[in-house]
Amino acid sequence: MRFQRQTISVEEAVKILLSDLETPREEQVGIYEAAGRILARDITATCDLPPFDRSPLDGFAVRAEDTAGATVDQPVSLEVLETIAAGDVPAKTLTPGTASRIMTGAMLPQGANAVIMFEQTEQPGEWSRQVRVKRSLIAGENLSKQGEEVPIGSIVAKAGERINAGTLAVLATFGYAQVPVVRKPRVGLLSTGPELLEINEPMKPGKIRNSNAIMLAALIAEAGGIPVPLAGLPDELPLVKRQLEECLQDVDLLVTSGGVSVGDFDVMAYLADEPDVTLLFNRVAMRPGTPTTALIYQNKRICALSGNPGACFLGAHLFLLPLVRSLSGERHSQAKRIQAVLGETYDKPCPYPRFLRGRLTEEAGQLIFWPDWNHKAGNLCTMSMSESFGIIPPGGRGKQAGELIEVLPHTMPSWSREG
Ligand SMILES: Nc1nc2c(c(=O)[nH]1)N[C@H]1C(S)=C(S)[C@@H](COP(=O)(O)OP(=O)(O)OC[C@H]3O[C@@H](n4cnc5c(N)ncnc54)[C@H](O)[C@@H]3O)O[C@H]1N2
Ligand code: MOO
Ligand SMILES: [Mg+2]
Repeated sequence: MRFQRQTISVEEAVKILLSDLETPREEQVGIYEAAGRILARDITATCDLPPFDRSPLDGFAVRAEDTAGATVDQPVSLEVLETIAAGDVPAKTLTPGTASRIMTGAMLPQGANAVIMFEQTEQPGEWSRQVRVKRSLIAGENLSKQGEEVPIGSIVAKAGERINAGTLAVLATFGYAQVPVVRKPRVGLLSTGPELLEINEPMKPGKIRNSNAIMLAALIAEAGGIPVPLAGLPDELPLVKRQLEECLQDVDLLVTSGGVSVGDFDVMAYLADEPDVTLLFNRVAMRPGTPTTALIYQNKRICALSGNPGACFLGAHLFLLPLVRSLSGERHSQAKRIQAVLGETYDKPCPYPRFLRGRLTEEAGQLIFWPDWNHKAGNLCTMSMSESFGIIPPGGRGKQAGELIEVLPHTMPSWSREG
């Protein structure tokens, strides 16, 4: 199977990888630790919102019928019963001819059915018990009614949503000091290849430093997983299997980089031939990263990405991150493709869709995709500038500048901010 591989599309590969996943487990965290986590359950309103009829203005709570005929020239005089601050419970019930001074957010007194703002009234003196209303009101004017925003029992946030600042405000409003979230998946991280040096090691002939591991760890954490760095794999298959068995016990999913092609030491490719390993796929119609592989071993998924840094980066976005997001309980795990105009011609033919790293700009309402100057699979320095993948369709002669292409944004575009 190492040499005879069946090629499947990116879409098919993602579907296979994400099918029949275990239901994510739930845990409770304090609300101050909940930002960015995924809600494990629907959240319901534990009270009406607003919880009581209240004033949206600083002014006077009145009975609308008492203000009939009031104008600037002929104001209606009402007796002021009390002052109600936000947080107070009103002591007096309005009777005909009376009003209460009321502040924004304060509970409406019994008998009131409208509020008039200070600017539309006058008081003969600062401490006067009289107010002159200069406009007539209709019943219900300027009131926030109990439950008008959300009645008790309504669903206010859904399972599978990522908790953002707005969600936290909702949770706080309804008293959720503890929040039910999905347990973060632990993602084991393994690099293959005896050429790899640690980041702090000096360069040696024939060797390179491991750049994929830290890049993958950052992406895993961003997608809501816990990266668990593991020791590199040995060369011999029985030893590899024994090490994997140990590693897999402690993680929900394993990602490896390198060793998926047809080289003599491409150990992940050999693994696919083992009888107790289920091969999900080992050749995807895409460039870079054609030999990207996925396996199931010991009931756990192994996402075996290509070692080439660019292919590893792309494979992580296309396969690993949707998997991590799904295991994190996120409902929408895949990035959405959008359309943009290609900024400069790319005319290299390719039998498979080619994913170019690059950026989107916006000019006069039109999105334009600009490929990075260097996006070969083995090149890594322009990865830091990549915010989107522009997809050049297979066959033909690539695409000319000005033609529409599909784009897969993966990072907040820098043009969306100014200053
Ligand atoms: N005869 C063929 N050879 C190759 C084919 C092919 O179809 N036939 N495919 C090529 C393609 S396409 C790719 S992509 C690579 C895939 O290689 P592997 O996934 O097996 O990865 P390695 O061989 O381990 O390494 C490839 C490359 O990347 C460097 N590397 C590996 N790990 C890291 C790391 N953690 N950090 C930074 N760089 C890393 C490694 O040194 C190699 O240069 O196979 C082609 N060959
Ligand atoms: O599939 Mo490979 O195109 O060199 O990354
Ligand atoms: Mg290889």
